Amino acid sequence: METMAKMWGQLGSITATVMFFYAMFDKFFPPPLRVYIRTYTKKLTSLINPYISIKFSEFQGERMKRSEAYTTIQTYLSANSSERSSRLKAEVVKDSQTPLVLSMDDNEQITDEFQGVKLWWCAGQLDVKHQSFSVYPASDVKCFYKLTFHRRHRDVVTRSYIQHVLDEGKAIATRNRQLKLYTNNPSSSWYGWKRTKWSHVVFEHPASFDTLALDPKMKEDILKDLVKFQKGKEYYAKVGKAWKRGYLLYGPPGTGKSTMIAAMANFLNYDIYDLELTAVKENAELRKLLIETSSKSIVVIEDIDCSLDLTGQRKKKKKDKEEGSKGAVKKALDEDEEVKESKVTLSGLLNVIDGIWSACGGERVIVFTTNYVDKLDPALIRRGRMDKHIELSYCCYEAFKVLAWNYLDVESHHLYTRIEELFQDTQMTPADVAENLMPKSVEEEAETCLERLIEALETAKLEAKKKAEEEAKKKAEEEEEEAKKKAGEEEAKKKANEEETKKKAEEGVKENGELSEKEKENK
Ligand SMILES: Nc1ncnc2c1ncn2[C@@H]1O[C@H](COP(=O)(O)OP(=O)(O)OP(=O)(O)O)[C@@H](O)[C@H]1O
Ligand SMILES: [Mg+2]
Repeated sequence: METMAKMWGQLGSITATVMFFYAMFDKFFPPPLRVYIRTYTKKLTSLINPYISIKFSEFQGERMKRSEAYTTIQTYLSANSSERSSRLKAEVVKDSQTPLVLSMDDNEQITDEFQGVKLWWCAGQLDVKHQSFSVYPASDVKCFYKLTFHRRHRDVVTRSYIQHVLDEGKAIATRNRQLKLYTNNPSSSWYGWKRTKWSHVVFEHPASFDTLALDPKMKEDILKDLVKFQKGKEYYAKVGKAWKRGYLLYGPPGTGKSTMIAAMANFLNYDIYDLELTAVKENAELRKLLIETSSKSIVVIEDIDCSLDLTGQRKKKKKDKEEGSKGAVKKALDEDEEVKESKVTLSGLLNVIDGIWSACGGERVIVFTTNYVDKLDPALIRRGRMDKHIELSYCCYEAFKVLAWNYLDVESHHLYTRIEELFQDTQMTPADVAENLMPKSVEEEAETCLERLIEALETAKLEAKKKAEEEAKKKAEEEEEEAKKKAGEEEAKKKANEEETKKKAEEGVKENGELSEKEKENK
């Protein structure tokens, strides 16, 4: 079959030569006759050649833009050809996990199969001579891929196969790409030569759901939710909902909110857009920033309570400023000035979220984090905006076991029983547990680290007990004070009442005396 395809390929080249020959004859034949000859030549060759070819060129359009289809096909063929092809070429591909990507060499051919249909891909090059000057520099060599198949499979190829190649190619590119962490630039640097709203670095956080210390049930629930979202394109389309999902992560500092965002990005293979709201001057800027985020991304707003004037945090800053030293005052003043400049409002943020949710392409996750969930405006975190609320709290025994495995490679130990007991009534954040478990030198044994943790847990337990006792004592004192105050008030009230009654009684006696005097006079 391959030989046949080659044969027909050669026949195609002969046909091209014949066509060229006829073109030369353009000079000798009058136009009506030329059209007639060309039409019948094409019909004749297609009668003989049962194979159809489709060419995908590397560059397209007047500006010679690199064709997206060509790049996607290249990715698809790279994944499928490196094992099957004997002649390969290596290329450095930007933003790919593997710096060297192997693809089929020029004039090399590979066979592909789809729904029982056999197809041939061939890579080729064309030398192009530029006769005119262009402002868009273009290479003299134009690469292309040629797809050949039997004409009886035309429908399968044009309706399904090409789409399959493009989808697969995109999926492979997504799997292989390097994740990026974006941060928003202040609007003063949006214009001019650089013109970027977001700056990025390669995202290489090692966090994963395996290393995240969480209650196993909770972890499973979150993973299921993420998978459902990622595979939910059809579902979201069916229910008429934009393909977006909002998560609210809340809990005390050091409980793994930021770590979970990194784990989410690695799990979903999404880029992260870390949105610093205090650097955004107004709602319109916020909208522009969010519109520029790509799909397959997580937009993160950390410490949402401190980013907006929702909770009085700004007032706190002002207070700090008043209390601080001279240098600190200047810094706080500057900061305050910046915050004052930001006119992003809650309603603006809500509008942008809802607008962006429904207006631009899907597959976006938005994550808010906060230490104080109670302080947030219910409008901001209602379901539909923040679909899933995840509480990250103090470390439990199950979470400790994950951390011990991560940090010490220990699955079980005789000290675990004591640690389990301590975790039942002691609160310690995973960050503190991790810090205690981390060996302080290369020689330090796992047992020493576990003992350090036990000591820290016991201290924390004692401190918590002491604190609880102090609070109870304080509360009792306050209650006693209150009771005394109440008793004093009641005593004073009672006294006042008694005096009132006495006064009234005296006035009554006096009135009676006056009355009897008058009666006497009348008589
Ligand atoms: N659940 C966890 N699993 C694994 N490591 C954790 C977890 N929680 C905290 N850590 C460790 O503690 C460090 C601090 O955690 P992280 O920054 O995620 O906390 P956070 O909740 O975002 O805190 P903050 O509210 O102050 O931003 C991390 O570098 C990580 O190593
Ligand atoms: Mg954090």
